Amino acid sequence: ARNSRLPPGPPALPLFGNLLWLRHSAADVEPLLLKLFDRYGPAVTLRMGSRLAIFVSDRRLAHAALVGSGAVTLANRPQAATSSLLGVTDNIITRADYGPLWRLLRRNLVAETLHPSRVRLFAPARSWVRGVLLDKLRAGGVAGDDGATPGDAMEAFRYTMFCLLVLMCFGERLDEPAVRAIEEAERAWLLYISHEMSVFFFFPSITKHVFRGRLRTARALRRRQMELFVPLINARREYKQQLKEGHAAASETTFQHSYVDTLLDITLPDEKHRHLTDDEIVTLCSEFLTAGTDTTSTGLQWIMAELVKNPAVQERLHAEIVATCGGEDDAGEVPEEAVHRMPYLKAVILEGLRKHPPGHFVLPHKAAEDMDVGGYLIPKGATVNFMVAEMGRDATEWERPMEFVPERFLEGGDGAGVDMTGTRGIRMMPFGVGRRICAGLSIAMLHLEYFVANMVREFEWKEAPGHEVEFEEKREFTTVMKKPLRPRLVPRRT
Ligand code: HEM
Repeated sequence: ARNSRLPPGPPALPLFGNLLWLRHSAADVEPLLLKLFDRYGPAVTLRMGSRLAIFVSDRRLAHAALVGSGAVTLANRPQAATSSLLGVTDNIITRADYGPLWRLLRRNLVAETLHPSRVRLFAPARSWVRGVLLDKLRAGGVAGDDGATPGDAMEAFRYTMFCLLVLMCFGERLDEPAVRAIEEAERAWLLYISHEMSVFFFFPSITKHVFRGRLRTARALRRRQMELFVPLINARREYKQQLKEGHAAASETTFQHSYVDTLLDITLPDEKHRHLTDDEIVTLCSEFLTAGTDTTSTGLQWIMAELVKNPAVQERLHAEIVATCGGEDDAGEVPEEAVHRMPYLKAVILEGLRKHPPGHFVLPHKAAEDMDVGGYLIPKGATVNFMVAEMGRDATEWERPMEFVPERFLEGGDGAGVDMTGTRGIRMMPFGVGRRICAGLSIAMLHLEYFVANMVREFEWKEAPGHEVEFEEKREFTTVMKKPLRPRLVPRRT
């Protein structure tokens, strides 16, 4: 890295650096970053005191950094304020540095819970959630005609994806109030750490004293999470014990497998070979719920909005569904085995993720050593992030990038054969690429395909008068529709 130079960027103010960092997260400064790329080129450095945050918009540089020879060097994560200030463990997949602990936790999730053989065990759960989802949509959307405001589809997506992930996590089908309680506790905690704690990220030593009140609130939110999760974890401990003794039975509501089960079995690769603490298990459960719910529901929202706006695409998709699953059978469900036989469905999902990646950035990476990326120096300790949305919308790479054209992913199209893992090159990276690529990629794709197919089979999705679809974006934890999708849903089957 000796001859390389730091990516350019605006000058830093001494001590305070670029002040805007104080109040904003990466995605809030997305418009500013886009201007900086115009001015400084494909990699930009922002300074915050002595900290460096580097942003990369070029897909070749991203490939060199995340997949090329330096990939391991950039596979660390910056430390979160929650660990230094609240003592909440960093022993979770998203936050652990690249090393044996991260490998163990990640392999546990991927091989023990998200492996296709395990994923199949949850088919009845998905089928149940499909029913919940369609009921919620029916309650909000079918009206339409009588002038009533149609329901917010995102609400239904969020709640039902939460139901599903809670079930996979704790092995228990909970009722609506219980799921809502967990959902609210998670949201409050997330909101808190993303907004209120951002100030701590920059000045931990001073702020610890100044903002004692904030820390109190954070601790209360954390306690609430523990109160809700620990009994569920204990119930699972008991269930496992009963299984061992041979007198446990799975039921409609208690599933034979759960993510918590796998966590209870783990022994850590440190010298003590200890089990995970409750604190660690709660944080890992929270990560599981967070990683898989907002991301997937945001994906569903954008895809269904595009189907409302592009009726010809929706009709082609519906025709594929009917051709694959036959006409109107009794159950009316698009079974999940069928989604693997629907190339157009897959193309619709890919096009949605290209044009509207739920996260416009990946999670921040941190350089373990000085490294050279395409002539740029990335110094040890710098955080690095990537302009995911820009890459999918790059007009030099995609034909008419702002149009929704799933056909591009079929044979002969400019996206045919796209490899989302980016191994040979990056065209789009909605799940990130390289060592830290989303651990849930395949189940996320299954969820998107299965629920989109079922929603299109059940209803014709149309624009409701006065609630036209607009593609303006709003940043929450993910990038959602500024004006939520409120469709008019016309039942396809009588
Ligand atoms: C459409 C849905 C989803 C999208 C768009 C998405 C996207 C992402 C992205 C962009 C990252 C960060 C990659 C990086 O830092 O370079 C990530 C990481 C991760 N995702 Fe997903 N994700 C989705 C669904 C899920 C689901 C369903 C799960 C699990 C149930 C999951 C689990 C994870 C985990 C554990 C990580 C951390 C990986 C690591 O740090 O090693 N995700 N995801």
